[in-house]
Amino acid sequence: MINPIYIDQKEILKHYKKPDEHTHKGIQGHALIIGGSYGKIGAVSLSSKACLKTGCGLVTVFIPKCGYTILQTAIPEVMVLTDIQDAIISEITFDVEPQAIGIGPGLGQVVETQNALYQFLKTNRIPLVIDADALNIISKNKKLLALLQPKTIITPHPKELQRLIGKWDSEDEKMSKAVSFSKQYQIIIVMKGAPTRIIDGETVYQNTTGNAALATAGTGDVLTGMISSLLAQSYEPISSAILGVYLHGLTADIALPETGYQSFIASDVIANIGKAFLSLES
Ligand SMILES: NC(=O)C1=CN([C@@H]2O[C@H](COP(=O)(O)OP(=O)(O)OC[C@H]3O[C@@H](n4cnc5c(N)ncnc54)[C@H](O)[C@@H]3O)[C@@H](O)[C@H]2O)[C@@H](O)CC1
Ligand SMILES: Nc1ncnc2c1ncn2[C@@H]1O[C@H](COP(=O)(O)OP(=O)(O)O)[C@@H](O)[C@H]1O
Ligand SMILES: [Mg+2]
Repeated sequence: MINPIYIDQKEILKHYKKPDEHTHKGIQGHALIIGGSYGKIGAVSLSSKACLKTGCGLVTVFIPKCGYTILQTAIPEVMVLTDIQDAIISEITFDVEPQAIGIGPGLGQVVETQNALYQFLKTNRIPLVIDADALNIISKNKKLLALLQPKTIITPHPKELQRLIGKWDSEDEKMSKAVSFSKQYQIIIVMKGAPTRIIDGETVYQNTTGNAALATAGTGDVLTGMISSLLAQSYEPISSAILGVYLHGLTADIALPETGYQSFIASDVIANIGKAFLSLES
């Protein structure tokens, strides 16, 4: 197996940029989170709130109409654009100019949404994080992989990874398949798990934060929002992935003494992002 670079505080400080005291929301980055379907608007709520709490100046979501009131009530700081359809996303159009897009949480995989993703990927040139059902749609339509721009970040959990690259018989085989896949499509793979590894061609990073408290619904959706936020703030794609994964894990390490493993939920990741950032300054 390729020797990984460990993502610890020392490595993180090579990537982390302190905020400029003269910054304002107009230059602090605008991220767009695209996702949601009937019954899974919560995934976009979590993702977009995490995105804001990771320092992005502006966050817009693009969701089916049924999520409009939910989103505006749950997170008044987030702006909302809606699809023409009520329960699913069928056509992705937006009149904002984000610096980064996160797509997939709660998206669903119906044919109309598959087509919408295809049309979107054909023309999109904005730095992109792809997660969850957007990855599952790509797995069902592998020709979509050719549409991805270099340095696109994908964030599969093990099952999503298997759908993309096929089964493996050992950790070594999984790694070599992931490295080949990353090289073939020039994409960054955030291989979520315990531990999470990040593959950028031949370079492998291994996270050192996080614990089993993260094994709960929505923590991956939160990670997508965090990485999209950093990407929108002009971090390089690889730095966005590294810093996002590290801070995400750190929130669980910080919260554990209070929540224990059992009562930690995805909202606790979001609630502890501030403390995770502060620990980089100490
Ligand atoms: N509140 C919400 O609205 C939520 C919406 N979600 C959305 O629901 C959709 C489906 O996502 P799911 O990930 O639940 O469904 P998937 O079918 O993609 O993945 C679930 C399968 O993957 C396996 N799996 C997951 N993590 C694994 C690991 N670490 N090791 C081995 N196997 C693992 C599970 O055992 C299960 O078989 C996505 O769009 C997702 O964003 C979920 O994120 C949950 C929360
Ligand atoms: N046992 C564990 N130890 C450390 N991290 C974990 C563990 N289980 C899950 N995680 C992390 O939690 C997140 C789960 O993401 P995902 O499966 O996509 O959740 P969801 O789709 O419900 O949002 C990933 O970042 C993963 O690395
Ligand atoms: Mg997920």
